[in-house]
Amino acid sequence: MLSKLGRGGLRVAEEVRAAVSAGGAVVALESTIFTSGMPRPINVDTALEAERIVRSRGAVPATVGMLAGRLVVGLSQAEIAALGGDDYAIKCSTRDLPTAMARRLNGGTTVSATLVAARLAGVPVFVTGALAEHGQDSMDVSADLVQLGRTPIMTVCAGVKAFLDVGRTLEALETQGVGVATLLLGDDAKQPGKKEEVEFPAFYTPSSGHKSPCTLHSVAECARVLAGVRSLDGPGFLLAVPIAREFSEFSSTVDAAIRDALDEAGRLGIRGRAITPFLLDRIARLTDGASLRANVALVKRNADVGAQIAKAFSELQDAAAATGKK
Ligand SMILES: O=c1[nH]cc([C@@H]2O[C@H](COP(=O)(O)O)[C@@H](O)[C@H]2O)c(=O)[nH]1
Repeated sequence: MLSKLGRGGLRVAEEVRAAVSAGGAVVALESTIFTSGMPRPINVDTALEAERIVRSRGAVPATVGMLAGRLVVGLSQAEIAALGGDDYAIKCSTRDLPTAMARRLNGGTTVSATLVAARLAGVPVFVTGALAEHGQDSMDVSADLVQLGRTPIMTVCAGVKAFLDVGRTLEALETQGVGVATLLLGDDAKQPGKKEEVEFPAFYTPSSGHKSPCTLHSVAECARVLAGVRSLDGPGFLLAVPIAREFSEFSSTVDAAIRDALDEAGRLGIRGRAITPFLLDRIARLTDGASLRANVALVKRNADVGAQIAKAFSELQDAAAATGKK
């Protein structure tokens, strides 16, 4: 696998390489979220904190990014800090990988580009904030959705950003063969009748008006699903972890800010790769920073859940190997 990118194209940190080959718990993390999704210095603080949370669960973090044209799986803390402070770092989606390599650029990798890298390095779990989506009346279908269909990895996120069309996004994922589920943990899992009624979350809010195709109720169940994803070696799986209940007041008031930000983007003609960073920034201003606090909290929560799944998956593989030897 690794040789596909040639000697110079990919760098996998030694710790990550060793954990992957030992079947240990490893979690990939993206970098666009801290190169263009959050202001400084909270961007780097959040990235480093997510890594710390992954480690606290006994898993190895593998933050992915583009450094001088090399796709790195397992940036060092100093490299995360440098990339998060780099004014010239590009937003690197799958399509940008070859040109960024040829031009030896630095970049934050999006969900789609991080999935490409995680697959090359053999990492089975990937954590992000929220997924990009499908446009309402345009062909603006994020590469995130297509790459999920090509990569047998479990992506843990807080659902789909509520900026565009959640329903079309779910349809596009179905077309790509991507399994989609919402994970209910703790008090949420215990609610009577919840099983049938669970909505797919939409980033800042636990509900989107669209029913979740499936509901999972424990980390162990997620690990068993991941085992199926890996053995089929086909499309990936999207696991949504709803934003924590402590943000429910914010969740119920954020819609107006999203609408205003979208209107402003429309008036200013902002499109393509610039739109997500623009909207995140505008919504944070319109909510006096509440959306940023929510974003930071959900990234940390996703890192925590993703690390637990990676750990449970690794233990499942060990148990299967031990049974196979008997
Ligand atoms: O809350 C966030 N969601 C998503 C992103 C990033 O935006 C990318 C999608 O960009 P676009 O909408 O241009 O496809 C995602 O892959 C992810 O890296 C982000 O920074 N912050």
